[in-house]
Amino acid sequence: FFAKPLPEDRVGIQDFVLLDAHNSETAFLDNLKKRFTEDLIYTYIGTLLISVNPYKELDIYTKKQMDLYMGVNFFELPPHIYALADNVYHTMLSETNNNFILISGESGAGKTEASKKILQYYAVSCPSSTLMDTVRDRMLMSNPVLEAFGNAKTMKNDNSSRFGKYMDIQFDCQGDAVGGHILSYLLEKSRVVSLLYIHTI
Ligand SMILES: Nc1ncnc2c1ncn2[C@@H]1O[C@H](COP(=O)(O)OP(=O)(O)OP(=O)(O)O)[C@@H](O)[C@H]1O
Repeated sequence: FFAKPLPEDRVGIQDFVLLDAHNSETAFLDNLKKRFTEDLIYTYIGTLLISVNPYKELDIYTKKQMDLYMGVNFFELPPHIYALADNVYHTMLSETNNNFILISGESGAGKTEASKKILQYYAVSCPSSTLMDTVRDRMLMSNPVLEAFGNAKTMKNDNSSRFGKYMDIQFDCQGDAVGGHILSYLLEKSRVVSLLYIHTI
């Protein structure tokens, strides 16, 4: 007699809070691996989102997916960067308070791509006005220029940011975007690349 495997056996658990062996690193990694094998790159730890770089295009960033996550309770749908972006936006509006998303990870982990997905989500989901369109276009379209000057190919990432970016989007009380900033910071020496200077006699 073989019991029919539960879907969880195949796709893992979508929130680490629900993992039985919650203090086992092996169980943690095993769960991530199971999900990654099924192209499920996002997993929650409560309200924290873990993302594993798929290094391939996944069909999860479509307009249809964005519509699906708009205004939906955080835990109602499978983990997604859109759920996080949406939740932060609505928390900001309901609490009338500043909110932030901190993206952290090693080089090549997918931080820059994640920040772009968030901006794209806001560009589609936030109320639209001419001003909003201008803010959205400037935030999104300045990226290639910043990357042209500020990114370089490294051993770990073909398009590695050589500086950190602090982005803020300002919303009015209706939730319309009215402005934004992109500031560079964390220009650490370890992030600067230069050609090796070879001494010749
Ligand atoms: N969600 C994703 N879907 C598909 N490919 C991705 C995704 N995230 C990252 N990648 C791929 O991985 C590459 C590296 O990602 P990214 O530049 O975002 O890393 P990073 O964490 O910002 O690295 P660094 O700290 O070196 O700047 C991208 O150029 C892209 O090819």
